[in-house]
Amino acid sequence: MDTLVAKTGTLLNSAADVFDQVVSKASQFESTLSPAAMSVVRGFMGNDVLSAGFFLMIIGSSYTFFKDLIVGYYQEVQSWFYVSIIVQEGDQLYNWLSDWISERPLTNSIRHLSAKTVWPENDEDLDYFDDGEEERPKLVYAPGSGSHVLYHMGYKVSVSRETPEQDNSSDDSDRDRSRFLKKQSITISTIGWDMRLLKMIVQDAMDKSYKKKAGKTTIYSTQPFDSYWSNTETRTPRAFHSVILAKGLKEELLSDITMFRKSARWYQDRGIPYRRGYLLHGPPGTGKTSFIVALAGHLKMNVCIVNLGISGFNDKQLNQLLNGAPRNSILLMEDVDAALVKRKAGKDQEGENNVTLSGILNSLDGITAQEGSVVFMTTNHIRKLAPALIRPGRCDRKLLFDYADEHQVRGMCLKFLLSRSASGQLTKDRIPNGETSSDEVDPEEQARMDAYDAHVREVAEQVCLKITHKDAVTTAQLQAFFMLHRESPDTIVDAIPDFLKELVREREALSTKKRLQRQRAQKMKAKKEAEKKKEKEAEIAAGEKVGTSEDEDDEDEESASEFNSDSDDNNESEGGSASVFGAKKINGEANGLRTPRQSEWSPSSWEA
Ligand SMILES: Nc1ncnc2c1ncn2[C@@H]1O[C@H](COP(=O)(O)OP(=O)(O)OP(=O)(O)O)[C@@H](O)[C@H]1O
Repeated sequence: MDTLVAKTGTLLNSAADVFDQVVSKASQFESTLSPAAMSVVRGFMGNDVLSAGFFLMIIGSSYTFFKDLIVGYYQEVQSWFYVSIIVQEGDQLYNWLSDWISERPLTNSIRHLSAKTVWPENDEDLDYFDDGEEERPKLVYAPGSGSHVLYHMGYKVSVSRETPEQDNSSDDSDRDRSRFLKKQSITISTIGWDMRLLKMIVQDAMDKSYKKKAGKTTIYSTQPFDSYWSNTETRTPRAFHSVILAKGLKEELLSDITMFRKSARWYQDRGIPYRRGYLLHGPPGTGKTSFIVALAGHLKMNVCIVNLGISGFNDKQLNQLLNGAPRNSILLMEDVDAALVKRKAGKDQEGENNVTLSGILNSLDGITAQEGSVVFMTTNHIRKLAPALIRPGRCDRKLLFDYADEHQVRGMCLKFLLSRSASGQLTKDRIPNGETSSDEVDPEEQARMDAYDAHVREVAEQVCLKITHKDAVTTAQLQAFFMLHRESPDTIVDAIPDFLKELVREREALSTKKRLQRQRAQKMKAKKEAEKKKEKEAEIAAGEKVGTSEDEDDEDEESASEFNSDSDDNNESEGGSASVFGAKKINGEANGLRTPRQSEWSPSSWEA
C-alpha cells in the first residue's frame, strides 16, 4: 500500500511541476515573440477548428496517461495476491517445464493450443526395419501462447506462455537475428503468497525429465542464430555393436576416451587443460556420426551437435554454445571444413553470419565451462582444414573412417542377415510369426535358425571375396545393399557385380560433375585475372599511381587457397597417410590390409 501511495504522490507532484513549467514557459515565450508571431498565435487561438483539435489532443494524451496509470496500479495490486516463477527459453528448465505442461490434462478453458508430432520410442536397434503399415507420430497438444489455467494436486495454476512478436522484416537475416535476441518464456503462477507449490512443480518437471532420460541418449542441437541448445531429442542409445568400423578402431577409441575420463587429476597435476579433441575424417557414409552417437550411448553421455556448414552462426554464438553445453556431453562439430569454405565465399559477411577460423579456435580453447570436455570434429576433407585447427591440444587424435575393409564387409553382411544380432537378440523379422521372444523359441526352430546362420556365415565369406577395400564402398552403401537382400541371402552373391557397377557409374557421374565445376571455376578465375591485368595496364597507360589494394591482395590469397584446396582434395589420400596417425595403423598395417591407394581414396569419387 505504501508503494501505491508513494507512486501516486510522485505522479501528482510531477504533473504539478510540469504544469507550473508550462505556464512559466508560456509567459516567457510570449515575451520573446515578435508582434508578428504573436498575431499568428492569437489567430490560432481564435480559430475554432484548431482549438478543438488541440483540445482533442489534450484529451487523448490524458486518456493514455490515466489508462497506463490504472493498468499499472491494477497489475501492482494483482501481484500482491499471487506468486510466480518465470523460465526463459535457453535454460534446460524451459524444455522440462514445456514437457511437464504438455503432460497435464487440458482443461476446457484452454482455447488456444499448440500441437506437435512426437515419434514413439523405438526400443529396437534402429537399423532393423519393421514391415507393415507405415508408423505414424503421436499428436501432442499443449497450451499455446497466452494465459491458461491448469490444475496440479487440486490447486489452480496459471500458465502463461509468452512468444516474442514475430519480426515481419523481409530480410531473412534480420528475422533470424530478432529471433536470437527475443526468447520465449513460460510463467507459472498461483494465488497466494506461498511459493512451495510452484517450486514443487519445477522440481517435478526436472525429476520427470531425468527419469525419462535415464538409460537414454539425449541429443542436443541448435538452430541458426540461437546461442543455446534449443532442440532436445531423447532416444534409446544406438547399440555400440551396431556400428562396424575397421578392426580395433572402435575399441581403441573407446579405451582412449575411457582413459581420458579417468585422468582429471593427471591433467591437473601437469597443468594441461583437461579436454580431448578428436577429428574423424573420411568419405561420407562411413559411420562418423553414427559412431559418436553410439559411443555417447555406451558411455552414458549426451551429444551436443552443431553443424558449422549451416550459416547463421557467428563466433560469439559458437562460443556461447560450446560453453553452455549440458554437463556430461560429447561436443560434436560437424563439417568443420564447410564453415571455412563458406567464410571464403561470403567474405563481407565474415563474423556476422558465419564463424571464422579464429572464432572456432577461440571457442575450442575457451571451453572452460565443462571440465573434461570431449570434442569431436568431423570432416570429409581433412586437407581443407587449417593446421592450427587440427594441431594437438585442439585435436589430439585424427582418425580416418575409410571405405569398408574386409572386417566391415563381413560385419555389415552378418548384421543384416543373421537371425541373431551381435547382442544375441533375435532380430524381429527372423522370429517365427514375429511374436515370440528368444526364450520361447522351440528346439526345432532353434536348429533351423542355427543352420540358417551357418549358411549366412558362408555367404558372408563369399561376399568378402567379391567386395574388397579397393572397390571403395562405404558402409552406408553396404547397409543399403544388405537391407535390400536381407530376406534372400542366396541371391546376394550374384547381385554383387551389378551393385559394384552401379557404384562405379555413380562415381563417374559425380567426378564428371566435379570436373566440370572445376573447369568452370578455373575459366572464371582466368577471366577475372585477364580483366584485372587489363585494368592495371590501362592504369599504367594513364600514368596513374599503380598499387594493389589490401583487398585485392586478400582476394588473390583467397582464390589461390580455394584453388589449392581443390587440388588438396585430389591428394587427400596422401594427406590421409600424414594425418591418420593411429587409425592408419588400425586400417592398414595392423589389419594386414594395405593402405588405400590414391585412386581408391580419391575424394573426387564422393564429392558432389
Ligand atoms: N560403420 C558403420 N556401421 C554401421 N552403420 C553405418 C556405418 N557407416 C554408415 N552407417 C550407416 O549409414 C548411415 C550414414 O552414416 P553416418 O551419417 O554415420 O555417416 P557419416 O560418415 O557421418 O557421413 P557424413 O560424413 O556424410 O556425415 C547411417 O544410417 C548408418 O547407420
